[in-house]
Amino acid sequence: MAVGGEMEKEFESKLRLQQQQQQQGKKQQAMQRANSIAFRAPQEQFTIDDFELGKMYGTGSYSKVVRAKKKDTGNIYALKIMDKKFITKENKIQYVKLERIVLDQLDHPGIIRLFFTFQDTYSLYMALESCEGGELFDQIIRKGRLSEDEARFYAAEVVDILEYLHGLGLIHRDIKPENLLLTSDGHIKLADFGSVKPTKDTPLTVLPDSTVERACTFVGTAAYIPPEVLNSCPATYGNDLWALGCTLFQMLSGSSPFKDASEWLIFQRIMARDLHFPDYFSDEARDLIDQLLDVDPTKRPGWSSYTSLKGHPFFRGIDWGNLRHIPAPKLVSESNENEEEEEQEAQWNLTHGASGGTGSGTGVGSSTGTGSNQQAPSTPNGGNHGSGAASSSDAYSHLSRLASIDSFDSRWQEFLEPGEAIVMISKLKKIQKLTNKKVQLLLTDKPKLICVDPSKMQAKCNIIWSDDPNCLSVQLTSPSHFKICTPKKVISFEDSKERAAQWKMAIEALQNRRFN
Ligand SMILES: Nc1ncnc2c1ncn2[C@@H]1O[C@H](COP(=O)(O)OP(=O)(O)OP(=O)(O)O)[C@@H](O)[C@H]1O
Repeated sequence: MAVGGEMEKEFESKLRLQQQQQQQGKKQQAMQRANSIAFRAPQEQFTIDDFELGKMYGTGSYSKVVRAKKKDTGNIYALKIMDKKFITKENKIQYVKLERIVLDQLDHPGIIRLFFTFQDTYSLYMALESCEGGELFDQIIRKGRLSEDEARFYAAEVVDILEYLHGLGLIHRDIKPENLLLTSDGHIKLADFGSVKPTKDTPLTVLPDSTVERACTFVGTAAYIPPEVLNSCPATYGNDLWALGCTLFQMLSGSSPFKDASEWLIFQRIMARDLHFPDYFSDEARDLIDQLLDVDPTKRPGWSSYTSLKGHPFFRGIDWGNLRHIPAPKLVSESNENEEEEEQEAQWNLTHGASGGTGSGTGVGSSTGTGSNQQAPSTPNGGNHGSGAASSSDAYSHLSRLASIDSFDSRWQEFLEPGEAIVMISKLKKIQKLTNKKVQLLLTDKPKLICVDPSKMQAKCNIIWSDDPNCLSVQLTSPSHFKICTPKKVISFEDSKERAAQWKMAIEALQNRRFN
C-alpha cells in the first residue's frame, strides 16, 4: 500500500511536470505568434532627426507626446515618446506592447490611429494621428462647464466608441476627459490605450496572458475608478460605463463627481457613493448619470447591450448612424480663455506670493513651513499617481533624457541660457490671498525654477534654487495643489492636471542629482 502510494505520488509529480512543460510550450508558441505579427502600422527604421518637432501636446506617466512633422513627406503626427529605461524599471513593457498591438488592429473614426513605430537606443516612438483640438478636459476648463447639448454630443460619441471597443472584447479602463482628444473640427478621438484590458472573448490578437483576470490591479485614474475595483473585483465593461458617468457629470458641472483633496478622500467618497447633483442638471442627465454610477456594474446601461444606453431619454434626438457628420460644438481656443481670470492678473506682487494661502479651498494641510514632510499621494497599489513611483535616481535620468524634448517649444527659449534645457513645464495657477494668476512654471536642468507671466512674457517671482531641502522644498496639499517653500517665501500653485506630485518629484530629483 505504502509502495503504491509512493508510485502514485511519483506519477502525479511527473504528470504535473509534463503539464507544466506543455503549458510553457503553448506560452512560447503564443509569444512567438505575438512577436511575429505582421503589423498594419510598420516598425520603421526612422530616427528622431527625420522629424521637425513642434509643441508639446502632453505628458503622461511614462511618455511625452510631441507634435512632429516628417521632414520628407510633410505629414504631421503626434509622436508618443517613451523612455526605454523608465518603462523597463516601472514594469510597463507589457502595457506598452499591448497598447501597440491593440491600437494597430483598431479601426474606428473615434479612435486615434497608429501609423508607424520606431526606436533608438533610449526611446520608443509611436507616430499617432494628431488631434489638433486638444483635450476635452481643456474645453471643460475653458468653458467652465458645457451646455447639455454639447455634453450630449460628446457623450454620444464616447458611447459610440465604447460600443465598438466592448464589441471587440476590450475594456479601456482609463476613460476620462484628458484621454478624450478632439480633432480640429471638434470630434472626439479616444487616446491612451496603455491600460487596455482584453477579455477572454476578444477576437483580436493580443499578448499571451493579457486576458488573465487579475483582481487588485489598479489602473486608471483615481477619480474615475468604480467601487467594485476598489473592492478588488476584476475589470469589466462596467469600468468604462462608470467612467462615462463621471465624465458626463464633469462635462455638465465642471468637475468630477467624487473630486476631493486627496486620493484617499476620493476613494472614500466613491465607496460611499457620495454623489450630489447640481440643481441645474436636467432630469434626463441626472437619471442617466445615476444609472451609470450604479454600484452594481451589471445594472449600468450598456452592460448587456447598448440599446438601453443609446435609447436613454438623455440621448433623444441623437442620430447614431450619422454622429461623425453632425457639426461638433465650437472649440474654445486658449487665447479666448476666461477674461475674468486675466483681469485678476493685475496684482502681481511678491509679498502676496509669500502669503502661502491656498485660496481655492481644496487644499488640505495648510502648513507654510519649509519642511517637505508630506508624502506624494499614492494609488492603492502603492504607486504614485503620475510618474511618482520612480526612485529619485531613475526619475533624474528619465527627466534629463526627456529634457531636450521639452525645450523644443521655442517660446520659452528667451528665458534659457545657451545649452540650458527645460525639464518640466506646466501652465499653473499661482494662488494668492486676494487673486489667482496664470503662470508658466519652468524647471530647467541648470537647475533653475523660472515663473513666467505668459501674457507679458516676463519672468516674475524669483525662486532661488537650492539643493538643500531646508532652503527649497515642495509640499503637496492635494493632487492638484503644491507649495514651493524657500526661507523667504512660500508660493502656492494649482495644477489643473493634478501633476503636483510630479512637480515635487522633478524638483527633488534635481536636488539629488549629484548623488546619482
Ligand atoms: N494623438 C494625440 N494628439 C494630440 N495630443 C495627444 C495625442 N496623444 C496624446 N496626446 C496628449 O498627450 C497626453 C499624454 O498622452 P497619453 O495619455 O497617451 O500618455 P500616457 O503616458 O499613456 O498617459 P497616462 O499617464 O494617462 O497613462 C494626453 O493626455 C494628450 O494631452
